[in-house]
Amino acid sequence: MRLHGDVSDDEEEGAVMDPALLSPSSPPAGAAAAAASRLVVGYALTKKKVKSFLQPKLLLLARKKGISFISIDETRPLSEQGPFDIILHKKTSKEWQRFLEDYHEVHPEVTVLDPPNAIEHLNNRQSMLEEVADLNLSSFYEEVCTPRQLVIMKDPSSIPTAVAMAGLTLPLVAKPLVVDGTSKSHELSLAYDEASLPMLDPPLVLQEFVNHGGILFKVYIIGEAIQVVRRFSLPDVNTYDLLNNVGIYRLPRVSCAAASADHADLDPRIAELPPRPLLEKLGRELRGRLGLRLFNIDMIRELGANDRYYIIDINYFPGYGKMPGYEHIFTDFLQSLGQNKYQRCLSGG
Ligand SMILES: Nc1ncnc2c1ncn2[C@@H]1O[C@H](COP(=O)(O)OP(=O)(O)OP(=O)(O)O)[C@@H](O)[C@H]1O
Ligand SMILES: O=P(O)(O)O[C@H]1[C@H](O)[C@@H](O)[C@H](OP(=O)(O)O)[C@@H](OP(=O)(O)O)[C@H]1O
Ligand SMILES: [Mg+2]
Ligand SMILES: [Mg+2]
Repeated sequence: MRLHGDVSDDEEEGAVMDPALLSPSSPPAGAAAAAASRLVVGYALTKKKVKSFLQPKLLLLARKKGISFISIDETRPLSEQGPFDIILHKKTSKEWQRFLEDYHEVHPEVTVLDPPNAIEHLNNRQSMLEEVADLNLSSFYEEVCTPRQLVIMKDPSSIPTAVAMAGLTLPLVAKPLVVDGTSKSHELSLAYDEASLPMLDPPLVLQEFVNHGGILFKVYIIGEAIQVVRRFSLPDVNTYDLLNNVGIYRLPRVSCAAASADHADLDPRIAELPPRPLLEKLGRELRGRLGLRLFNIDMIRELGANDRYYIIDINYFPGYGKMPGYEHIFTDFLQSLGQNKYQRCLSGG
């Protein structure tokens, strides 16, 4: 929590915002306490992310709560900017990581959301699910696991043998190994038969397809807050499909925000959300193990095995702009970080 004077908000090029929301504001009369509790959040995000995340409704609420967002200029030393209470970022370059880590060593009082080395874990589809595989969340009631998967680094001609040796069952979802925020890293395909596997383009992860009634649960985590939505997903694959389809099918961006299934008329057994206690335990465990506070989890429930959940994807700083009520949850979260810091300061910790 900063005790310096007013800091103006800033706008990133290309973002669609009401300039009134970004101009310097003077605190309303009698709001001395609020002025003292201003929170300065520096952000280093792609233009696309700025547009989807820093929406006017978020900026308006943030301003009311004394939170300012300032765009970080990555070409200038961080210590010459701000000063910041919190740095929010989603950039994958090694230079940025080093830049931020060096700054944080000198300014440990600044909260970095989140540590670059922890985020790195989610930039690879093998390491992202490792922590889940180690979790022991299965109980008498539910089971939480990950689909069986195999990493192929190179040599597409070796894929059929590797798949057979690993005992993976077709169809397989082929996903680029590295997730770096580019649209290429979201180019997935479905492989129906062994003979077509050499047509795939490593490095990739081959994941067993799990039938789940065509509905996916997107579980958003913001600190301790959890929000879950339903999205349409890939349809189930039956034996007929398997026998009659050959080749590799490029998948469109399934389960994107436009595929919301929250208001769809669904079979209640498929639509039923994962139990809240399970999501809370999962969120808590993953937050701790991954060392992250901002991420989402893609979960599916196996068709015919009502209580077996598969985690198929985890995303760092996902599209929160499409999460209902994100502006309240996110600003509350930022304020709670500020308050914790303020209390630590008061107690000399
Ligand atoms: N193993 C699987 N079994 C069944 N469906 C799957 C599986 N893996 C992925 N899918 C489907 O494909 C979609 C995209 O897969 P995934 O979430 O791994 O890709 P992504 O590009 O990382 O997505 P995001 O936009 O969430 O980052 C999922 O939302 C789900 O609908
Ligand atoms: O909003 P949903 O449908 O959940 O999909 C998100 C993806 O899961 C994220 O991976 C996207 O962020 P990146 O493009 O930075 O990876 C994210 O991009 P965005 O935040 O720019 O909208 C979304 O595409
Ligand atoms: Mg996903
Ligand atoms: Mg993903």
